[in-house]
Amino acid sequence: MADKMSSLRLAKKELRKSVRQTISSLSEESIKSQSRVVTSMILSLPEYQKAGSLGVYLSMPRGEISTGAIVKDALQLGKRVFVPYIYGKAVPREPEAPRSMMDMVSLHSLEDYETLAPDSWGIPTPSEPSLGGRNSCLNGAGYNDCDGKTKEEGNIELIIMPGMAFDKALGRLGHGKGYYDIFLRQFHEKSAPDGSRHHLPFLIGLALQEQMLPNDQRVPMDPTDWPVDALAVGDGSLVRR
Ligand SMILES: Nc1nc2c(c(=O)[nH]1)N(C=O)[C@@H](CNc1ccc(C(=O)N[C@@H](CCC(=O)O)C(=O)O)cc1)CN2
Ligand SMILES: Nc1ncnc2c1ncn2[C@@H]1O[C@H](COP(=O)(O)OP(=O)(O)OP(=O)(O)O)[C@@H](O)[C@H]1O
Repeated sequence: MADKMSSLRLAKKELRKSVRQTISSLSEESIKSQSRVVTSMILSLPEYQKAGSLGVYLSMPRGEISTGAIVKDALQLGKRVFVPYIYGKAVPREPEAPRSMMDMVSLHSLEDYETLAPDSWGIPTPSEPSLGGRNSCLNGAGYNDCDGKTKEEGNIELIIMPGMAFDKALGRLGHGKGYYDIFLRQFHEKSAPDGSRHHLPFLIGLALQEQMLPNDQRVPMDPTDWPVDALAVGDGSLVRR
């Protein structure tokens, strides 16, 4: 079992490394044009059109499909928009204590979105003092540096997810921190104690063409990994369940 786990971990690490290398040589123009293609696919998806509330990642300056136009569209349409927030980064901890975790917090407006400052990865992120005026999905999962700051609010219907690599069977590989996997588990436990997937939001991954594995290859997946329900790819293809 231990061997199996570590070989899986190694396989994920290798795959991240090779995809990272491929996308590091992509031109800004290619990322921009792939992002335009993916944006128009998302805006015409029924699951997006009918969602009153959604969670969406705010893209890094490089190496990902950019989500700016989706965020703006959603805010303009009056949808409730939630974005990732990482809690617990600065909390001093024991080696075995829980590490940082992700929640999703609400944006108020276009202006709010446009004035977010980038974090150390270049990801636009709500400031800590602004959390008190925001709603969240999990109330920071009870994390001590946020407890009571955000107000927990109902459901999100759709989550637009980043990833390092994806496959045609809707497998997804993240950056290796488990942020999304753990967030989804917590969300699932909260909304569906009976174990059904019924109450989970619809999960859509956004992929640059170069993040899609060839047809016959699969992302190494373990039981804590969540496949997505649909994948919008920069070459204009949509893969869905
Ligand atoms: N735009 C965006 N927002 C996001 C994520 C993401 O992948 N993309 N996340 C998804 O979890 C969470 C943040 N997690 C992240 C974890 C690692 C790295 C990162 O770049 N890590 C390495 C680089 C190695 C690598 O590419 O894996 C580093 O720190 O240098 C970025 C975001 C929440 N918000
Ligand atoms: N549901 C979970 N509960 C506890 N730990 C988890 C869970 N899911 C993942 N982890 C842990 O998180 C770490 C990273 O996992 P993994 O490599 O699958 O992340 P990833 O899929 O790349 O990241 P992400 O979920 O952020 O996209 C691993 O150490 C894993 O054991």
